[in-house]
Amino acid sequence: MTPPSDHPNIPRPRVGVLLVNLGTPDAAEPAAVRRYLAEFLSDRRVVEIPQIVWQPILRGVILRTRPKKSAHAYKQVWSEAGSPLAAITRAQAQALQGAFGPDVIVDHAMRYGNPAIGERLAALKAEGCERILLAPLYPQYCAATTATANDAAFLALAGMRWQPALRTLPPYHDDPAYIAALAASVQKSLSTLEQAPDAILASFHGMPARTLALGDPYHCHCQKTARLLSEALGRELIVTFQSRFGRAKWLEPATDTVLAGLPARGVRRVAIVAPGFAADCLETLEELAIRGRETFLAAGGERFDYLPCLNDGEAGIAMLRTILGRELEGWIGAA
Ligand SMILES: C=CC1=C(C)c2cc3[nH]c(cc4nc(cc5[nH]c(cc1n2)c(C)c5CCC(=O)O)C(CCC(=O)O)=C4C)c(C)c3C=C
Ligand SMILES: [Fe+2]
Ligand SMILES: [Fe+2]
Repeated sequence: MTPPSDHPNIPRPRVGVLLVNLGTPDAAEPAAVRRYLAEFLSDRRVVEIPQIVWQPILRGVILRTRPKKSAHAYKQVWSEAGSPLAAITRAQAQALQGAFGPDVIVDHAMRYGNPAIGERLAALKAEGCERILLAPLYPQYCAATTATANDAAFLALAGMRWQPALRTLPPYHDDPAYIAALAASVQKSLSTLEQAPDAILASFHGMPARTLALGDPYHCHCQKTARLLSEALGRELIVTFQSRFGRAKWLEPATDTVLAGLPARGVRRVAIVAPGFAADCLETLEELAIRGRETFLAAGGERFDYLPCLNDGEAGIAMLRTILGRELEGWIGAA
């Protein structure tokens, strides 16, 4: 008997890919930033303090002060296309659509804010995607990023009568295609500099230190990425953790502390790369490229270069095509 999907009148089920990143405010204004932070910082995967203790601090202190400060930071990196994270993730989805061709529908979503994961999963299903690869674009697994993106997707599926089949992208922190793309991108950026840097920092987003003891592999994944990238580049990298939040102890060493201390150790020229970010965003363009530069120069450094993320560049898109294509095995022909 002919399978139903081969019947000329029944359209063939399609395959969807949903790229997911963290999310960003809709505007660089305090009200929009407040909405975004309220959703983000209420996620129990992100702030692991009992809600009865945390919500009064969040509502009573943080959401009264931080939105204004953060909106000012966002304004410095905002472009006509909007937030860099939103614009680049959109461009990545478009470029990947071109790389995959018509066999696959590529879309994108954000864990917080817009476009929401549930909304885009429903849209893919409505377009006939009965099989969807959910791809949280975090190379290093962390419960606060990868797991919460997966949670949101499965929660959306919980409300569907006819669910699509869902695969999730595993972490790719040590994938040879990822390391090769990073190395190529770093080499390319370094080749444009007049002089080689004395030191290169690999700055990853920080996490509370206790998550390491609780069994989150994030710290180990960051260290492995840095070791493999260092081997591929044939030079040493200084691993640091950025974006400290709150009073608890976070993973160390802190990027800003290291940048401030390097000139005294004889490092006059520094380059910094952020291998854990699939796309440039507030944390790289403002915290590293603007404030990190100020910190290093104020401490006596002479030259600071920020090396961009893989973004929608050729190396990054080819890498995503390879690792996502592998996960689609059996769903599309000749992945
Ligand atoms: C408890 C607080 C936070 C944890 C834990 C955390 C983990 C974490 N975040 C990223 C990636 C990104 N974070 C971004 C922004 C951002 N992060 C926090 C706090 C925590 N992050 C805040 C409050 C903000 C918002 C900006 C601010 O007010 O400072 C972003 C950029 C978003 C953008 O709009 O550009 C990314 C990306 C990772 C990978 C991670 C854990 C590994
Ligand atoms: Fe963050
Ligand atoms: Fe930050």
